[in-house]
Amino acid sequence: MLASLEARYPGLAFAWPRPGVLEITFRGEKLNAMPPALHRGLARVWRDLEAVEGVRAVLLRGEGGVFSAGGSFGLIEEMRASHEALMRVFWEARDLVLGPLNFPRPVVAAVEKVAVGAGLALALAADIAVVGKGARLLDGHLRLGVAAGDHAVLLWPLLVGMAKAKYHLLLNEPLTGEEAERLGLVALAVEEEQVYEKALEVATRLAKGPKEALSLTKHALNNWFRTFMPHFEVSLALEFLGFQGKELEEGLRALREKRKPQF
Ligand SMILES: C/C=C/C(=O)SCCNC(=O)CCNC(=O)[C@H](O)C(C)(C)COP(=O)(O)OP(=O)(O)OC[C@H]1O[C@@H](n2cnc3c(N)ncnc32)[C@H](O)[C@@H]1OP(=O)(O)O
Repeated sequence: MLASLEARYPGLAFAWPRPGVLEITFRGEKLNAMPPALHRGLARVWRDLEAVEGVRAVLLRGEGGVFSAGGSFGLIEEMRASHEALMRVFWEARDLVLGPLNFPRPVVAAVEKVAVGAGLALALAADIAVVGKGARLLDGHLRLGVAAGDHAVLLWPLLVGMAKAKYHLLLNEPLTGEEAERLGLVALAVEEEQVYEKALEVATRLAKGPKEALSLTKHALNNWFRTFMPHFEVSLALEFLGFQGKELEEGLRALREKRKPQF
């Protein structure tokens, strides 16, 4: 079963590090940025996981301890090239957040170093994120010249309050893992070299918990997010308008040239 999932989803590897804990390791480009096939896989895999026997918790990690710098430059170029691609990635971006949120078993993310853009969306959509104290967490969209949409407008105000959400999103201000824990954006920040062990410990505890009661508790807690779902989809649409806009051209060029954008 896992081998067929690996064949179906390039860039994803599956393992059972403990009974009941399904580990998904994803491998992308530099800083684990997500090329189109990986972005699609991380959005779609959740439906197939429901058919895998014995999953009691999912542990999600990026290869090499880097979680992810978000959508790859190639993915963004693809979105710029046609409305068809833009719409396809729009639905993927929605499922990248809703997949882990709606998955019936608890999901734990292990973020050692970097979570930006869609990478941060994925980490925050997990039920429990364990991050390195020095990890760099950044929404990142405004630097690119598009609106901070996807997960951020749904999750940040609920997790850290509107004032801090506006400060970090409007100024595109990064957070360390330690700051993110203090603000309540993530559950746990530990030393970088302890992130995986801690995340595995949390996932193992969850896998030993009462399966049905945990699932119902997750469902009930996520009703909070579901209340805000219309905002999420509208914000995602506003973000995606920018992927074919003028400001993105400068944002993308500046990123590639490693300089500050001049908007
Ligand atoms: C639907 C999708 C939505 C989205 O996810 S939109 C958001 C897309 N992601 C971004 O905008 C993030 C872009 N990257 C960054 O802002 C920075 O990077 C970081 C803050 C993540 C890290 O900064 P630093 O430590 O200074 O590293 P570095 O020199 O900028 O990057 C190291 C290497 O990684 C490559 N890289 C970084 N991000 C991406 C990416 N998103 N796609 C492809 N490659 C990427 C660079 O080019 C470079 O490569 P080389 O070593 O060859 O110079």
